[in-house]
Amino acid sequence: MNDVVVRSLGDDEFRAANALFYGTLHVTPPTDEQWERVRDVYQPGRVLGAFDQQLIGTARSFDAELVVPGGARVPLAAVTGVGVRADRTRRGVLSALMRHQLTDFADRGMVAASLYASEGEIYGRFGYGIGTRFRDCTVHRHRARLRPGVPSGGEVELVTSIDDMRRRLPEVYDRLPLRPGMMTRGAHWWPGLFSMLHRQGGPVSAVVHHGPDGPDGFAVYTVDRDAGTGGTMRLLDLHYADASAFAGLWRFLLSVDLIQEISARHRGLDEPLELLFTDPRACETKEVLDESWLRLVDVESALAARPWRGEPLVLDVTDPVLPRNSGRYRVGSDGVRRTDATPDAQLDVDVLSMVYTGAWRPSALVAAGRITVREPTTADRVDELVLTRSAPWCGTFF
Ligand SMILES: CC(=O)SCCNC(=O)CCNC(=O)[C@H](O)C(C)(C)COP(=O)(O)OP(=O)(O)OC[C@H]1O[C@@H](n2cnc3c(N)ncnc32)[C@H](O)[C@@H]1OP(=O)(O)O
Repeated sequence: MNDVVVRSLGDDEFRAANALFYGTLHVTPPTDEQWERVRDVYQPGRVLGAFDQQLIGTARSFDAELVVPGGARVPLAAVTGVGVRADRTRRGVLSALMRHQLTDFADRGMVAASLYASEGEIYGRFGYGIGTRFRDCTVHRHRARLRPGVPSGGEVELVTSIDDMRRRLPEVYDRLPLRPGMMTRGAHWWPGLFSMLHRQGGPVSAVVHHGPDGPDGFAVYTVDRDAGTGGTMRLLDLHYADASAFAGLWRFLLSVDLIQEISARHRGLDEPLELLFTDPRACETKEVLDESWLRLVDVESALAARPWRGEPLVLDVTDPVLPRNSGRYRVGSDGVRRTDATPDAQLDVDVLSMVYTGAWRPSALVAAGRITVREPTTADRVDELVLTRSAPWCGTFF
């Protein structure tokens, strides 16, 4: 693609990039009023445009931190707003944007990048692998009786104005202990949520949960009313510090009148929702899907940021887009370093991301032909190496 130029856009070009992106999603772009609410999601210096005679493609990112297994936080570039005009697709425009963006991330010292993919075939070629997965479930409210022994939780406080949510929810989120796979939410993320809440067209409610040490969880929901059978509560966001806040929030949600079922989307795979109920089938899993796609931008720093278990192994990593990552890494409980030793396992950088978070067992990736091992027994050793306590979950859509 010799005739396409990729460059960083100025603030006065953000709206055109936004309109182009919405067009690629077949969505009406924001009105002037809506744009005022959402413009701050565009972080200056992080918006790319691809041009031939005019703007034909865009991709943006914003800065955050990713929590990795073990609890450390690493610099994360959260990628979104990716689109190429329908009359310019399949000519390498996205590829040019991705190469430019990843090189920029590496130059700026980002350790990882992540995104939510519109389709599953797009991003693997650029080194992104499925880093977290979610499930969508429906809770049948009248069957969902809490078991004796479920924590009683604390007090809940209803917040019904979006302006109040704007003040309260970021404060609560910042207090929560984040689990592996989660990310921080900064000034370039929250406006996207509140803009979406404004666009709901009906009432939006939030509840803040108060535990012994203050606010320790929140939930945001809307209700689709159906006068005949009772409405459907749509849970848009729910985060909590501990089991008591989790149970307290669900105790409240189940107590709301005129609701038949609660649709809880994008929840972590090992969140023990059905275990709260006398009838575990009161919680019905509808779908399990890829959530965030992770890209290790600085492989050595990423590997060093999380703990590993057991005997060291040598991983031979291939990264065609950021070749400085390609090479062999000795990884074990005693640390991480580059090496020339014979590799125990060979894998591409997208597969390394899938293993890194604990979202996938390496032996499953060996079985699928995505990891090549020196000996059959190595697969079990790689499983032991990456073992994590919980399934990673992002829980922050962008
Ligand atoms: C993080 C986010 O923002 S997710 C939102 C992504 N945006 C959208 O889904 C909006 C609609 N789609 C689009 O705008 C475009 O089709 C894009 C951005 C997905 C792809 O842009 P393009 O410029 O067509 O991609 P490009 O030509 O660089 O393709 C690179 C390779 O990926 C493949 N590819 C690109 N898009 C797709 C797709 N949707 N499905 C399957 N393969 C794809 C191409 O065939 C090509 O393969 P090749 O290297 O083997 O020839």
